[in-house]
Amino acid sequence: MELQLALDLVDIQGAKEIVNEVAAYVDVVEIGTPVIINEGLRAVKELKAAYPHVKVLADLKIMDAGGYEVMKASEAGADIITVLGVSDDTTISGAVAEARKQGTKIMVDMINVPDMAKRAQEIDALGVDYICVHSGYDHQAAGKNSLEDLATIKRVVKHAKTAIAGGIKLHTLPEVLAARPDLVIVGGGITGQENRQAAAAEMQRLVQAAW
Ligand SMILES: O=C(CO)[C@H](O)[C@H](O)COP(=O)(O)O
Repeated sequence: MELQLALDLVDIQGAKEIVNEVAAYVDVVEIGTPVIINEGLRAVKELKAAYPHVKVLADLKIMDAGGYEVMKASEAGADIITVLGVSDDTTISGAVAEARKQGTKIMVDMINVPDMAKRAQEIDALGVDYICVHSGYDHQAAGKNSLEDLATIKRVVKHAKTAIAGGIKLHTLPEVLAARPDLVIVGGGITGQENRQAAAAEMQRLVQAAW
């Protein structure tokens, strides 16, 4: 099981400062969608240049032109790129084909997918690397989490790794780990803490003990 740090509400400099503090405790650093909207793929490029040994995920949430956008993110230095599960199969297949060419990986974000079991099976058959259940900020504000969706995809997904994101904090991590995802994604649960290093270290300890 691995731990991914999501950096959403920062600029490039802020992202670097947080990575400096917690890089030793996480397996993947995500450049979040708001950062990419504000700063472009330059954020991925600069992070990768500053930390060449860190695995970087570009949270593009691709919805169309999968091949082209994966090519651009891969060229910027991303190791993993996200595509939306609600997008067309051709978009996902195009993303997977380009990622194979580039030596990068595809994570499908299942945010707002209506039939989780059916779509997860279809997406698994398209050869993606990760399938991620996700309660986005708007879902979190409505009190939702993705534990039930994680159980659903764990039941039907045969090839891809499973991941979970959305509002995970230190006190909710144990019940997430009990559902045994391959990857746990945490943003505010680390970046919003007074002592980010301590939060990341404790999360890493729990994640490593769980698998
Ligand atoms: O993709 C995202 C929002 O769309 C976030 O990166 C993801 O939800 C993780 O952050 P947090 O733990 O703060 O919810």
